[in-house]
Amino acid sequence: MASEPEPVPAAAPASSPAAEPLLRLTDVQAGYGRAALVLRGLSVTVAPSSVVCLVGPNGAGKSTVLKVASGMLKPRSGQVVVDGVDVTGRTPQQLLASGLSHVPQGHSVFPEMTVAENVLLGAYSVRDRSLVAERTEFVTSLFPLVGERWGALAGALSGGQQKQVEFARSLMVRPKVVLLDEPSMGLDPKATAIVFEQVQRMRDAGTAVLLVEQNARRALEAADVGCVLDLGRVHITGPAPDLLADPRLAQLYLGGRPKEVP
Ligand SMILES: Nc1ncnc2c1ncn2[C@@H]1O[C@H](COP(=O)(O)OP(=O)(O)OP(=O)(O)O)[C@@H](O)[C@H]1O
Repeated sequence: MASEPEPVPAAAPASSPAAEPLLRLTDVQAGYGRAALVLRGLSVTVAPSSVVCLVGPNGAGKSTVLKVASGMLKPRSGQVVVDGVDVTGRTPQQLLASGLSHVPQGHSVFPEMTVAENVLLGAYSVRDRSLVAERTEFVTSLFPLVGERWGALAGALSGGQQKQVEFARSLMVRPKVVLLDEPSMGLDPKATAIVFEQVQRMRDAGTAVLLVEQNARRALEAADVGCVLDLGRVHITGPAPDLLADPRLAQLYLGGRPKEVP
């Protein structure tokens, strides 16, 4: 991968070829403390109604991209633009208000609280009760299981079900883009399949998704656009099916042979 001179230009998803991106990171440099830079001129865009997936080797900086996008880590240089507004350097709370919702790696539900309490935490900043009711109806129709288990303790749910609660919580503020860090982590194949189905449902319901995954093949199967990170930059990007069929990627990141293209 490192022998490629320049990244392949990004392609917009087929569903919205000319759409202006909802999220744009341009030439971002970022790192932790005095350590060497992790992101070295990274650029990525997320178009409306699309799932964009970042894949790459361990330590490539995938989670760091989400931390910069959500305001948890301030970039040393470069730009973060949400729906045409430059939000570089804003706090996580300000970025949430700008339309970016972050579902971090691991489990973030409060097990001793009910599903309802967990989901409604996502709307703590929304004062309008009718808006909260409207969003509750929306997320429970999108994720029926969340509605069915509304009064149950979140800790009684399986890992995959808890992930749905986290997705529902992230949608309560009606974000423009949801940032998902390793949503399939620790889940069995059946739960993983359901989680990726839910990711596509979010997209189909109007929320764009920027997804980071170790499970590169499975994530690319659910994504519209794939980006391969290497050495702190997006090294290759294009329609996810093309990446799945790319023999270089199959060899290096997807564990074997490329997917056969019909
Ligand atoms: N809080 C932190 N402080 C210092 N270094 C960090 C911190 N978080 C991540 N790093 C370092 O930054 C680099 C990129 O980490 P990051 O988590 O973004 O990679 P990743 O591609 O998501 O990897 P993985 O797939 O293993 O989660 C790694 O070398 C990691 O050790």
